[in-house]
Amino acid sequence: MSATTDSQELGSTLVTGIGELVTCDGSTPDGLGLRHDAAVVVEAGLIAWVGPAAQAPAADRVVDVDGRAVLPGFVDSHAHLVFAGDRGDEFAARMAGTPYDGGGIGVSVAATRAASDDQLRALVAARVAEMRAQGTTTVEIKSGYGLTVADEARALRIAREHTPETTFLGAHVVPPEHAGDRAAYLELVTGPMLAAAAPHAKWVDVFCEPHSQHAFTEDEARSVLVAGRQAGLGLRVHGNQLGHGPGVRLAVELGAASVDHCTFLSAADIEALVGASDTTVATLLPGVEFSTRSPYPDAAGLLRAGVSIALATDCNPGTCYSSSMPFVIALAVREMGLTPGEAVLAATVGSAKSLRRNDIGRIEVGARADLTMLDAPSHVHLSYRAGVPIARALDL
Ligand SMILES: N=CN[C@@H](CCC(=O)O)C(=O)O
Ligand SMILES: [Zn+2]
Repeated sequence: MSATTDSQELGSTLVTGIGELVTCDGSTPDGLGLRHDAAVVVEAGLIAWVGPAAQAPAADRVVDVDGRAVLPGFVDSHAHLVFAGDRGDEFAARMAGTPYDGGGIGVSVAATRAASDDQLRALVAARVAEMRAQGTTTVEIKSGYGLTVADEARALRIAREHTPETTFLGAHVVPPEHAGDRAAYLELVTGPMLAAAAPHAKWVDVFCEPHSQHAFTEDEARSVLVAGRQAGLGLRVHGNQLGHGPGVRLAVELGAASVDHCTFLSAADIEALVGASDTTVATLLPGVEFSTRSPYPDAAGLLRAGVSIALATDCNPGTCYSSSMPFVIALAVREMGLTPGEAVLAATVGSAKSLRRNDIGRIEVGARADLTMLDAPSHVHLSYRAGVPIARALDL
């Protein structure tokens, strides 16, 4: 979703006048690698130089950001953007006390199947643009509202137009036409649907949730993940969202790159995540707790224990129709105990780790030139000025 094509024709660009450069390069004990009065040179879509503005080399073009803060573009590592229809009524009912159980996913599946390719393509493009306008430069996009061979492949083809981080989520829920025969649906998902999806996907994901009759049990989820791995896909898991359950355990057992939600964690889950911190990231989605009125997980406690964490939006029509990483960062600070700096790290380098990427989420020589600028002097303002649109991706 980066806009670097034009810049590659422009030669080098010097971004200077940076009041606070948040490199997230690990060069300071807090990991933030803050630099003041800094400059960055960008060339051919990559970061070519980072240092004090006074020592910056000459470049073909100069962009002076006038004392603003510059960060790595946000990495939104969990989003369901390929859908049609609206579930505002479901949200309103939830705020009046109706609990979330995943049943509304079927409403989005019906609307998505009914949409034309052009309609779906336009909806996804608008959501990606909305993200970029709020500072996100990499997004992971899942299928999961098609749930037929053709509709899942279509969703992934459209997602691929925006990102290499595409995820096959045929095991989102059992669709209505298979309600009486879960085994047949699982055969479809792990057979022909996976075969049609795999050429367009980097990842496979599953909604492993014993507290929803629509989602998948531990054994069912394992069969989906193992089949995905055999097809060459990396593993991601929706786990521990609606209550305690096997999602985290399964993700760690199979070496998944990420287990997402982690709203309800036992001591054993945390221990497993600590042991797997090089491999499996706990991706926290506080917009979901906000939109489902659920308890927030203790992100600060997870960090202290030694768990690798990430933050993402989970932008979707059911549990969080927000595309805003700044909103997520503000929630993580206010409700989950992270410092403003820890939240920025989780939304950049932490999310990049959950996608097994080291070329994004940090500002250092050789990384992608994905920069986000704040209309503010410091990253603290992302949570301090919650709800104010201060972040935007830089078009260099
Ligand atoms: N939990 C499963 N999937 C989505 C919600 C999908 C929906 O309700 O449409 C999530 O991550 O929360
Ligand atoms: Zn999700």
